[in-house]
Amino acid sequence: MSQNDFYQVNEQGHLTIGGVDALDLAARFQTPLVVYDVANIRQQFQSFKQAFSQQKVDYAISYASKAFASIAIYQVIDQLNGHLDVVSGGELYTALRAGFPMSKVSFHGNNKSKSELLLAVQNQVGVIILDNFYEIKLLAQVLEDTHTQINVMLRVTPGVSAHTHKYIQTGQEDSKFGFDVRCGQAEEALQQVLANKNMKLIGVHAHIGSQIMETAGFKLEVQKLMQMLKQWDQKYQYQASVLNLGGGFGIRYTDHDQALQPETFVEQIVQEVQNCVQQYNLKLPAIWIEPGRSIVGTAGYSLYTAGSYKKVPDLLPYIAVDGGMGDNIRPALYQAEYQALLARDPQAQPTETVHLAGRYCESGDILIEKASLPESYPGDIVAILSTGAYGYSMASNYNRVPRPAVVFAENGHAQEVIKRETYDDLISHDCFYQENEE
Ligand SMILES: Cc1ncc(COP(=O)(O)O)c(C=O)c1O
Ligand SMILES: N[C@@H](CCCC[NH3+])C(=O)O
Repeated sequence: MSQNDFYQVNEQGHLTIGGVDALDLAARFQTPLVVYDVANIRQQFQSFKQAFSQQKVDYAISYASKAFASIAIYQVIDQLNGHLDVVSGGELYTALRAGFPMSKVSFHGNNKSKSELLLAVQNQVGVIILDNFYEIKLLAQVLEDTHTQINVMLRVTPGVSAHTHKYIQTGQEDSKFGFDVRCGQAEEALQQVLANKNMKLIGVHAHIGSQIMETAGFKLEVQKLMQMLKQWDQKYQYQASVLNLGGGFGIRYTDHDQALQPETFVEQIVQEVQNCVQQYNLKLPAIWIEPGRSIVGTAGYSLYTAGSYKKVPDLLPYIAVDGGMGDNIRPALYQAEYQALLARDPQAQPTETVHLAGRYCESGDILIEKASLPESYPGDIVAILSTGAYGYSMASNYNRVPRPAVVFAENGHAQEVIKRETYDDLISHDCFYQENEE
């Protein structure tokens, strides 16, 4: 087997994923298909872990499961002794059904409902990350009604703008998430939580954005949070046990991306926290991070079958595949860029530039504009790399197209972990309309 650092190839020259030939995967499970190389997931997670262990600090790595949520991935994260970040009753329920230890679950969200909070409280999740004043009231009510106590953190917006697409920036002041620090809302939230005997404030949280390719934003985030904590120490004698810095660590989607290693992010973040702790004379908190994309992104591959080919003189041809924006909305939503190859010969030299189009009734459903591909034919299996994060998890049934199956491949074995939807699944929640006759 030969490999470059982006994908692996077997003796037949075919793409392999987790040691399984991608052509066999496509034949066995049909396309469109999402395949994860599970060893890659484990390796990414371990890299973060090792980096923290080397720094000799107390830490937790909480997988942000919005990137890809399923029972199987929750099992893998549990095997790796990870924590889990969930953002909805649905993700929380999936974690429960996966048998994930609730004490390691962080519950996020900018508009958690009372019933979601109740589910979290009844199952004693590790921490609820409070996002707004309305939620403080709701949770206070739930805790009072159930005579329960729970750990909380405050999510704050420290006023840091990450250099990334504006739809995936979150740490700036003008954001729907969290308590603003500068205008005093974070401090007001602190007072409310400290006054509530049922809430145990274990620390603070911030998340500055996603797909971040440099460390400067994280360092600034640390500085701003630690300045805030210094004031809270002086004014309220409050010291945080946990500093949760969120996720956002960028990955490589194409050969043009220069992604930093997990070690680099971790080293620089820990260093900055240690500097601030010394400067402000605070105790060193445990450092938590919430990587999502960087755990599952590069491990994921989307396999499609090429179909129609359209060529107008003087314009680039369109090659359409059997999936598209329904299983990967990111190109349409964020102009996200990806790289494609032919599974039968990933190393073949590209000979043409084409638009790789999806099958959905939307002109914007182009998976890759100006993709460089070798000559291809209908029936060829096209693989798009690095689709493991925010692909399947953001999938829809637009045009009533069933969502693809998801397969985990590891050590030469492949196993379906989410079944392909059927047409019957699609109509399973439909009801016939009973017209009322006056
Ligand atoms: C609070 C929070 N934590 C973690 C993440 C995960 O981000 P990423 O997948 O970029 O690591 C997100 C999403 O951006 C988030 O909103
Ligand atoms: N869905 C986004 C990331 C959102 C992160 C959630 N806070 C993406 O695909 O890049």
